[in-house]
Amino acid sequence: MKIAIIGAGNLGLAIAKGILATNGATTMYLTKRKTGSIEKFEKYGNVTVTSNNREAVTNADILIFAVQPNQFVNILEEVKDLLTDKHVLISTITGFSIAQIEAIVGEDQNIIRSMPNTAISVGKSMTCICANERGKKRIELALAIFNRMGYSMEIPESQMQAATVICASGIAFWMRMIRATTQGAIQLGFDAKEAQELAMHTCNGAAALLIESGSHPEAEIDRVTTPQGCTIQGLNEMEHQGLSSSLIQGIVASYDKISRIKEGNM
Ligand SMILES: NC(=O)C1=CN([C@@H]2O[C@H](COP(=O)(O)OP(=O)(O)OC[C@H]3O[C@@H](n4cnc5c(N)ncnc54)[C@H](OP(=O)(O)O)[C@@H]3O)[C@@H](O)[C@H]2O)C=CC1
Ligand SMILES: O=C(O)[C@@H]1CCC=N1
Repeated sequence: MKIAIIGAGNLGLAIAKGILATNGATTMYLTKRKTGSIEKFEKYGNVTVTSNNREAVTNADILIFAVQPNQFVNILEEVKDLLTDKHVLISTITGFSIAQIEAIVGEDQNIIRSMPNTAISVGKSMTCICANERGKKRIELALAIFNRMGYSMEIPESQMQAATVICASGIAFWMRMIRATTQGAIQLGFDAKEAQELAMHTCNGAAALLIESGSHPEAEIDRVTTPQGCTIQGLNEMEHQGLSSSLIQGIVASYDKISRIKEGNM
């Protein structure tokens, strides 16, 4: 596959690393205006780093756009005359609808919206995807690309905003929980490095238990909570302090913020 990543910033580079680690591209173009920080990627023989978006679009089939929302319109205007049926446009731009993309490049383009997260760089992204009418015949291709770098799911476009919060912002939410657990472990006597190892591997194990067993979180909690034991004591105290409630409220606040950004009412 010939892939161009237009906007090789935080997310674009995470995607590039994930694709390179799985040998997912025959050639790859990485673009940004100031290329100095990413020139090292040319050490991979099949990668070209450039600030020329038109060159990247001409030489690639799969175009992954990972720029900030306010940069996206100008870039689509800059390259739209180069687009052909070979191109699949994959937008990761938060809050930018398929209809808005079609309004610039036309409905006759293969357009896919995708919401990965930065764990894509280590092959562990939860990525949600939807497509326009024309792009639906390419959705299997997009799912295959993102399945190489984690787990992907096709969803209706109406759920993309919620998926942004749960999957993309979710990385930050889970990081903070791992960090808080680490701080607790330090207070209980572990040094900082050991404490983080305990926290992150326990988190990894909890997720793997659910993924591999298919069980419900409360069923797994029941297996850990000895009657009158320390786990239920700690868990109930966390709930008295509002653990579940604060997480749910944070998720809804994040969702509402995207709505305000979309309305231009920051
Ligand atoms: N970060 C995340 O975890 C996630 C982000 N997203 C979405 O992905 C998008 C990118 O986010 P993020 O990676 O954090 O943002 P960054 O600001 O890190 O990356 C954007 C990149 O675009 C480049 N850029 C700007 N203008 C152009 C241009 N004209 N041509 C080519 N490249 C350009 C910038 O480099 P330069 O200034 O040198 O041109 C920069 O490296 C956003 O829309 C965000 O909502 C979605 C899911 C997760
Ligand atoms: O924080 C943000 O707005 C972007 C979208 C999801 C992740 N980063």
